[in-house]
Amino acid sequence: MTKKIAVLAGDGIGPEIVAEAVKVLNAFKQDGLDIELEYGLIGGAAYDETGSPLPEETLQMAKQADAILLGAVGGYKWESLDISVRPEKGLLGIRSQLNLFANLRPALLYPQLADASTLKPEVVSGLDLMIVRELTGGIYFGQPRGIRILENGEKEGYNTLVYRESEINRIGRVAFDIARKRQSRVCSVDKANVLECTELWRETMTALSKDYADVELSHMYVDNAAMQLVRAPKQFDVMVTTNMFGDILSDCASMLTGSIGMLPSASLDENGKGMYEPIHGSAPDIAGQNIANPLATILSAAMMLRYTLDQPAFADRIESAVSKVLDQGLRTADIFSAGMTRVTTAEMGDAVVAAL
Ligand SMILES: NC(=O)C1=CN([C@@H]2O[C@H](COP(=O)(O)OP(=O)(O)OC[C@H]3O[C@@H](n4cnc5c(N)ncnc54)[C@H](O)[C@@H]3O)[C@@H](O)[C@H]2O)C=CC1
Ligand SMILES: CC(C)CC(=O)C(=O)O
Ligand SMILES: [Mg+2]
Repeated sequence: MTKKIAVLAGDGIGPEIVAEAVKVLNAFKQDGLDIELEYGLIGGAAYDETGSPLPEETLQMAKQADAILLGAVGGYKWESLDISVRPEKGLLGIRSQLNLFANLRPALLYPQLADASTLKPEVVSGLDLMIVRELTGGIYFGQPRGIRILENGEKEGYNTLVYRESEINRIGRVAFDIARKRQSRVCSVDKANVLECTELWRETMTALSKDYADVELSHMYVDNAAMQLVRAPKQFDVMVTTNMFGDILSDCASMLTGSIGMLPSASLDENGKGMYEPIHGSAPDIAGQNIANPLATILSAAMMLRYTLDQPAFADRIESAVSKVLDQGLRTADIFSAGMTRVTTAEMGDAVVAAL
């Protein structure tokens, strides 16, 4: 049966990088991949057109689709808008409305990019870690929130960090289940020394680990985890953490692999339906220049084929093609080094299609 994919390109470099992932998906149609792409608006592009960063039409399209491919949202143009209608709210909205609570962010070093990593080759070679980030709770969603005027006339900004045991358990299970298919090690990252909410996170992960006696559980405070990621990242197999900590740690981990333009992600609900997007944002500083790295988005399409569309052979072909173009020495600006061939966003996409 034809699988419907909602394509939400968004803002900034979003349309440029999504176009390359779409080229790759369309190339598989001749080999029997039965997909139909539908296009919708999200983020600033949607706000400009409809007054909402997540129009009802887009939400319905996403709900009815089998999977969603997203570029990125946001940009300078919308920075002065009220926060309630900013492009980023469209992204948080779709994640929350579709219950996409499990964000998988693999950080994998392609050996061809060892010289692009910020770390020494011996520290980073063979790096393959999985960050499991809780995506629909935590401080990005907690109530109450806002900016209020105190009695003395001073303004006070406030947000709330909230997690229920059930939310911690369900993301914990995702992490433990993934670890079983890897090296059976989970590091839960929190700030349980000062935040009660993450004290509950730690207690709940520890209790859950009784169901996973074959998986080793360790705990680490987030400040140490950030340091350990850049000191000795290969000590980690699976890291599981809250929405905000996972957001920050995954950007940090991306540079170990050479560039934030290399890291894909899957955001899954309880039934495996998912939205697939690069971990980076809309990169307004390089938008419209045809220089952004499309590989994170192309690799997100591979994750979609593997996790939601149950087409692992096509996913393997994308991942091998990415490796092949790197073997050929093709590099976008962010991963360029001496002796390599510099290519544009579109040239990189074309090269991946040719290598499929
Ligand atoms: N998932 C999403 O849609 C996200 C949206 N954002 C939004 O994106 C906008 C820009 O945010 P920033 O903090 O600048 O983060 P960013 O991730 O967009 O960019 C950070 C830096 O990385 C570079 N970069 C990002 N992706 C790249 C790629 N594919 N190829 C080459 N270089 C790349 C950018 O040029 C920039 O120098 C903001 O409006 C922010 O809210 C930020 C993160 C995620
Ligand atoms: C709107 C932000 C929470 C997006 C982001 O930075 C991310 O999901 O990585
Ligand atoms: Mg982020």
